[in-house]
Amino acid sequence: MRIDVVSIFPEYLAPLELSLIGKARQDGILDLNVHDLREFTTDKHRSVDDTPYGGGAGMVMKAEPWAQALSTVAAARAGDAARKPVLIVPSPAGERFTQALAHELAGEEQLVFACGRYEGIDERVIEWAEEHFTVRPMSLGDYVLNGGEVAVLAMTEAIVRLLPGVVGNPESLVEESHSDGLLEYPVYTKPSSWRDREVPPVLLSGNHGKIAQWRRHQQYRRTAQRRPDLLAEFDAGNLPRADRTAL
Ligand SMILES: N#Cc1c(-c2ccc3ccn(Cc4ccncc4)c3c2)n[nH]c1N
Repeated sequence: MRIDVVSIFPEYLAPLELSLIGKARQDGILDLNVHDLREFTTDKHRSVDDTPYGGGAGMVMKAEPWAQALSTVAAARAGDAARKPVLIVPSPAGERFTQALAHELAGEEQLVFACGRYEGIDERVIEWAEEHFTVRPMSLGDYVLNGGEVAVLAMTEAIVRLLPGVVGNPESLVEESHSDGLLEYPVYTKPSSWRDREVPPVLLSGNHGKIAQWRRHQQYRRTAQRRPDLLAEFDAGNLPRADRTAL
């Protein structure tokens, strides 16, 4: 997978050189390229923003530097030239980024992230970009950040960890939160007794059927307590009757 990120703060993306994402880059699984938007300005002040038409507080990111930057990235296309790369524009007004979207995007050959700042990017950039990209305004969540970089860090990690060869044991991707519509079950490790708190005995029983049943019940119980909204989508018919009545 090739990922290109355009930002006025390229150093914000430095954490993508670390840990599993950094190793994916070293292993050739991920080709990550970070571009400084100011490299695509032409004035001596390297201007990337200006005052908003119609008035209002703050500044808006100018269109031309973005068009120059995104045209450069589009020219460095990875994979099938017939398939437009996906341009993800982090925005508080975007579609909600979810685990399902992470899986969908992990199937793409190239992703481009446009990290806005200030009050956002001139809307004409989004319209223009449709010629070269499949444009996806996307939100990390229902709260306000100062720019797109934090969202890109989170989205990149969520997507890249799903690529084959990135996490050591692909099995670990199967039972984590949101992978099956429920939150994950609680986990424990040695010692079995810690500050007078014991590991649930079923986990020490060696009875894999009982352990699986207990874990499923814990997933459902946690989801009902912490994220009832997810249960609205989850097919309760997947849960054995015994677990439902025991909630
Ligand atoms: N993804 C995501 C986001 C953002 C976000 C993303 C990109 C930009 C660029 C500029 N800003 C600042 C701003 C702009 C307009 N309204 C309010 C704040 C951003 C915020 N905020 N909250 C999220 N979940």
